[in-house]
Amino acid sequence: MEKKYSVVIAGGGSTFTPGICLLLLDHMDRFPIRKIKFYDNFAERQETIAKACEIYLKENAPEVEFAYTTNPEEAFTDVDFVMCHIRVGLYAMREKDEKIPMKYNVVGQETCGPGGIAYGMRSIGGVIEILDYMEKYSPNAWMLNYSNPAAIVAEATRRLRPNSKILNICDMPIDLEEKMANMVGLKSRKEMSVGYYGLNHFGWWHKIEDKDGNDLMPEIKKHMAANGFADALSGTNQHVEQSWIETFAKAKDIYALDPETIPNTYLKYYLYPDYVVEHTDPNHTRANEVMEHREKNVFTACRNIIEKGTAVDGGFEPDAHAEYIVDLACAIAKNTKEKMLLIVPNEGAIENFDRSAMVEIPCIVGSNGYERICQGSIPQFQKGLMEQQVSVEKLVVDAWITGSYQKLWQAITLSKTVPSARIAKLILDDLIEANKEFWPELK
Ligand SMILES: NC(=O)c1ccc[n+]([C@@H]2O[C@H](COP(=O)([O-])OP(=O)(O)OC[C@H]3O[C@@H](n4cnc5c(N)ncnc54)[C@H](O)[C@@H]3O)[C@@H](O)[C@H]2O)c1
Ligand SMILES: O=P(O)(O)OC[C@H]1O[C@H](O[C@H]2[C@H](O)[C@@H](O)[C@@H](O)O[C@@H]2CO)[C@H](O)[C@@H](O)[C@@H]1O
Ligand SMILES: [Mn+2]
Repeated sequence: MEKKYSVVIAGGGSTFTPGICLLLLDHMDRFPIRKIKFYDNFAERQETIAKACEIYLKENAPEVEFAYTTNPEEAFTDVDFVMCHIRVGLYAMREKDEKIPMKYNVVGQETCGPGGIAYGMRSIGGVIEILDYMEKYSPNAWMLNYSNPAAIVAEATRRLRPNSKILNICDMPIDLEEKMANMVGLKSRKEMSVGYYGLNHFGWWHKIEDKDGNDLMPEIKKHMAANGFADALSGTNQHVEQSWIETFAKAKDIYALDPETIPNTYLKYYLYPDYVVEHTDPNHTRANEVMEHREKNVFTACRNIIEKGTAVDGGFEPDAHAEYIVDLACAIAKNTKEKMLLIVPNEGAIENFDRSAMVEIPCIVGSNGYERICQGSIPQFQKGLMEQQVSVEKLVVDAWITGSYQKLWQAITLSKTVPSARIAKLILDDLIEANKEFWPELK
C-alpha cells in the first residue's frame, strides 16, 4: 500500500495557503496526502483561510483529513512535512520595513537592505520556534522553509539548528527560469539544466543548457541585453503590478554589469539603489500594493466561499508557481534525486568563497536530504559583492543571538544599500522603535 503523507502548513493564514493547498491536491498522484493541517499564531486570520479551504476540500478531496489550529501539539503531531511560510509582523511590519529606510533616501524592500534586516530580526525566532515544535512532536519530519528573508533565516538555522531536517528554498529563480525558457521557446524551465551561484535574492546563472547539452546562454543574453526579463512569460499571475513589471525590465541594466552571467532581479536593489529610491513612492510601497491586491483578493474570495457555503466558482486556483514545493516534498519522500536550487552551507561548492556561507546553488535532493553540485570558482565582481552581503547576513544573526546593537549597526552600515554609518544608525534606531514587540532586546 503506497504511503500517504501528512502535511502541516505553518502560516495557515498566508495569502499563499489556498493556492498551495489546491496545488497539493493537484499532485496527489505523485505525492499522496492523507492529512492537511494549518497552523498559525493568529487565529482569526487563519480561520478565514481555513474555513474556505475546508469547504473546498470537502467538495473536491473528502478523503483528505483536514484540521486547523493554533495549538502546536495538535498542529505538529503526526506530520511528515512542515511547509513553512510565515510572515512575523504581517504586512503592517513589511510596510514599516519598506517606509522607514525611505525616510533617509535608502532602499526600503521586503528582503533586501535595512528592511530585509528588520524582517530577518523578526523571522528568526518564528521559524526556529516552529522547527522546535516539529522536532518535538514529529522528530522524523522535514521542514520545507520559504519564509523570508530566506538568506537570514537560512544562516540562523545553520547556526542555531545545524542538524535539523530543514530545506530553505526560494521561488524567484523558478520564476526567472520559466521566463528564460520562454525566451528560447521551451515550454518549461524543466527542459533546461542550469549552473547558478549566489546568496538568496543575490545570484547569477552562469550556465544554461537544453537537455541535449546545447548552450542556451547566447539567445538568452540577447534577450537580456534588449529587454531584461520583460516580455518573457512565466505562467505566474502574481506579478502584474507596475512595480514588478519595472523590476523585470530593470534586469537589463543589471545584466549590463556582467554580460557573461544572467542576474537575479533582486540585485537591482544593491546595484541601483539610487534608481530604486527615485522610483519608489515613500507613501505607497510594495506592501501597500500587496494589501490592496493579493491580500484583499484572497480574503474576499475566502469570505465569499464561506458565505455561499461552496467553493464552486469561488476563484480558488492552484498556485502553479508553487509546484517546486511538491517537487521538493516528492524528492524527499520518493528519493527522486530532483535537481533544485537550495540555500545550503557552501562547504566548497563555490570553490573561492566562504565555506560557512549559506549559498543558493543547484543540489540533488533525495530521501536523505541534498547533495551540492559544485559551481567552481566565481569571478572577482560577484565574489566581492557576495562577501559584503554574506557578512551583512552573518552580522544580523550575530546580533539576534547576542542581542548586540553594535553588530546590527555594523550589519546595516555594511549593506551596499546604505551610504554611511550615520544614516545606518538613524535607520537602526527607528527600526528598533518600530520592532519593539518583535526583536530581541539589543544592548
Ligand atoms: N521564499 C520565497 O520565494 C517566497 C515566495 C513567496 C512568499 N514567501 C514568504 O512566505 C511568507 C508568507 O507570505 P504571505 O505574503 O502570504 O504572508 P501573510 O502575512 O499573508 O501570511 C503569513 C502568516 O504567517 C503567520 N505568522 C506570523 N508569525 C507567525 C508565527 N510566529 N507562528 C505561526 N504563524 C505566524 C501570520 O499570522 C500570517 O497568517 C512570507 O515570509 C513571504 O516572504 C517566500
Ligand atoms: O511583493 P510580493 O509579496 O508579491 O512578492 C515578493 C516575493 O517575490 C518572490 O516570490 C514570487 C515568485 O518569484 C513568483 O514566481 C510569484 O509566483 O510569486 C512569488 C510571490 O510574489 C520572491 O522569491 C519572494 O521571496 C518574495 O517574498
Ligand atoms: Mn525568494
